[in-house]
Amino acid sequence: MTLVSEVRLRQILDSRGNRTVEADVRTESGGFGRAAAPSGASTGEYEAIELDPSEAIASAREHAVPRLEGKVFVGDQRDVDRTLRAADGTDDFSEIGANSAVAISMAAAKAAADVLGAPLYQHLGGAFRGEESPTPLGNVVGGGEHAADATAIQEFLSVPVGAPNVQDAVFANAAVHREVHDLLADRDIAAGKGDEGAWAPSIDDEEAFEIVQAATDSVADDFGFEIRFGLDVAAAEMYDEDDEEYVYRDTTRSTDEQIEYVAELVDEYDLAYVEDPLDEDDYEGFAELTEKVGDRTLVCGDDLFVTNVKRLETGIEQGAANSILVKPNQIGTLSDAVDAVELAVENGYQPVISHRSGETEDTTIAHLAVATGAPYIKTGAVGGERTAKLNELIRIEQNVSRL
Ligand SMILES: C=C(OP(=O)(O)O)C(=O)O
Ligand SMILES: [Mg+2]
Repeated sequence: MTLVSEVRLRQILDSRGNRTVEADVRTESGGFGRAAAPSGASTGEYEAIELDPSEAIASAREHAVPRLEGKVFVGDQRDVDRTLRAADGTDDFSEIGANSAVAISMAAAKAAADVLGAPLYQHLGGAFRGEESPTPLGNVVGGGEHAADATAIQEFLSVPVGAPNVQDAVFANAAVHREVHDLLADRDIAAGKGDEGAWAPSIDDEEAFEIVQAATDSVADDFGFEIRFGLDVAAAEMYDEDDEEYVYRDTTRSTDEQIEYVAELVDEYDLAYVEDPLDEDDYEGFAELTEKVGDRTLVCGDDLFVTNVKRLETGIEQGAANSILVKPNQIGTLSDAVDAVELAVENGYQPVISHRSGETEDTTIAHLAVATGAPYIKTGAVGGERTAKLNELIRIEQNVSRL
């Protein structure tokens, strides 16, 4: 094993044009890893804290870097991450910033993989990982916090459940994205793109359902395998706490009505996946919906769980959801993210590894998904910062199958 010899931090741009933290980690034996923090727009209230990048960098340089350089073995990821937590000294990384923490954590993992001469997924997951690729969930239409004047539901996601391999799945999602554009054009609906590259037309959710259904059906016919679709409702963003109702474009729904509405959508559109259908504090509502439809769709907690094992434990006790979204920057380190995946799997919850709406070219989550054997990854359908991860999955698949 080799010690961390140097940690360098800098500000770079993310896909929204905002500044974010990038970390370089070098080892005494000459290993090198580089990683950058992503950033959310529809962030959960209970996420680890992202600081202004310049503050995060200054604080990490003062508190974390001296504890790592010359002191921690780079291949001991748990020790790297424990050291980051100890240097921070808070529960939510509010001292050094989850953006500094996650960039260093991921860069250290890459440096360790470099030292080993192994791909990152193998360093993180072990010699026997790589046979299974995750199914990509591709965002094709969206609004909410990711685009102004578009759908109320944040994400309509293509789910190529029948794809024989990850390459066909990735190509199918891109084809659905293209088909959605053509169907919008047929209706004379102009559409720009939201933060994740999904089309962001000024239409109501009902019309979006029609279009996405038609697009997935048509591409499924062309590709010859089943493509379903799913949603990230991001309901915490539409929940009005004072009036205790969910606010859509032209209507509002009480919690009971919201549960009924989402359950009806699951059956009407045979949805494969529903993320954050209820507010981030509503474990009970999640449990009720899971009871109703959890046998036929994934009910996934993103803002509900925020990749936090304590919140996931509460969910497991109450039967809330049957799936968890895993975003390393929501919790701050790779070790914490892997803990969340393992607890989920032990309890029959399906982990979905995920990007953020603000991304970089970093591909760590593609490797994390393969390393943990996660059945799904959510990382967009098009756009350079999204295809960076999707293309990496294609390369990993080819590497493993020696095509
Ligand atoms: C990826 C998402 O968006 P953000 O990064 O804005 O939280 C999400 O809500 O799942
Ligand atoms: Mg979400």
